Amino acid sequence: MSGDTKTGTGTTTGTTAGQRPVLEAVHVTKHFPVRSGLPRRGATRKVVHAVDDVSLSLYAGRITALVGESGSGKSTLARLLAQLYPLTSGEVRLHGEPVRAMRGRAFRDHVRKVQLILQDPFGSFNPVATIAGTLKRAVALHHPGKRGKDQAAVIDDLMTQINLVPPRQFTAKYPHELSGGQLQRISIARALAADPEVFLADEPVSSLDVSIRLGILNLLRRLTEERNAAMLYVTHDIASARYFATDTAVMYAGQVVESGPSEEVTQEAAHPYTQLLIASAPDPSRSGADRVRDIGQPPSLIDPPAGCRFHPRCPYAMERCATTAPEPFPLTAGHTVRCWLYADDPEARAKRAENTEAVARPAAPTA
Ligand SMILES: Nc1ncnc2c1ncn2[C@@H]1O[C@H](COP(=O)(O)OP(=O)(O)OP(=O)(O)O)[C@@H](O)[C@H]1O
Repeated sequence: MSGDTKTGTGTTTGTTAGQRPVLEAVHVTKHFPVRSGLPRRGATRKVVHAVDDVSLSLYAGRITALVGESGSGKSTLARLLAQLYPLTSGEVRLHGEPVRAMRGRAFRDHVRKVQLILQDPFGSFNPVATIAGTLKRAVALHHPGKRGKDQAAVIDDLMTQINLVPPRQFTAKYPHELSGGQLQRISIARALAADPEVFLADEPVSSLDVSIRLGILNLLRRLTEERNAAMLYVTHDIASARYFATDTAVMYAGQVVESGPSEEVTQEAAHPYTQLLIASAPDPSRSGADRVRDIGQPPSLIDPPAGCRFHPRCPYAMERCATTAPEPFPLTAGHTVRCWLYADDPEARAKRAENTEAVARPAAPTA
């Protein structure tokens, strides 16, 4: 999540230096109109600020986790990257070229290269079609020259890649005859039929049994590496981001508040919101971050707070946090944070020391 292009918090990292992003969101904003009652003459139409001025880059062979609470705008950003919604402002770029088409050949080309994998595999299959029927449609769409035996060979190959063998044992079935994990593997196979350059995986394991999540994540990682594809991994679970993703971006109330190498973002979280997410994640090995207090709820995205959107919940908020949105502060190569604690002045330094002390303090022993 970095490189020559600005990221959500914007900077350059050594690991992607010189590498061009495959897919980028550049200052992307999406506001949804709020439909309530009859429009009144002269009234300004309200909007949901789902995504506000977010920049994010995805690189070949790298997995980028997009982490945040429910409603923070993660799925909307994934859908904007997939061109499923028109942008309010900003730009989506594929290999540096702006993508504008929402229909026609350019749109089909984008959809082929950028494949979305959704949370609920049951909802994304036609219940009255066999798996073979569903995969045939995908193969016919993306490999129109393949018919008969050649088409069947492509389907067998896709099933082998997702480790559902022997293929015919699964392809003859209907969606309801398969488990959630098997169906999620088949939705990955359907995405693979397009031979994509980017996977946008929106909570790909959160609807699945905990015992099978790791297998699906490992499959996604292997496919990303083998194909040198880029992947966006949308999740609530910051612990899985550390395990699974090279880079992590943390979203709060429609904005990216911290981004960088996953190891740093999760082990040396700088933003009080990231620290809060880590403190709320179940992890028996963690100690210090448990000291971060949660003092509220996410704000309304119809009327988001001025300044830093996290300030009403932040135990370290200063006066400026309520009035002025922080710019990105670079911490290390590729690790940046949008938080006034990282300004270079006495008040910010004192508050930062308070935060560092709270995070480092060992957790109270549990009875
Ligand atoms: N089509 C839409 N029309 C109006 N508002 C929408 C639409 N899609 C999303 N929103 C609103 O935009 C905000 C961000 O939603 P989004 O689904 O992107 O968040 P999220 O972080 O993915 O949440 P979750 O993890 O629960 O899926 C929410 O307030 C949501 O209600």
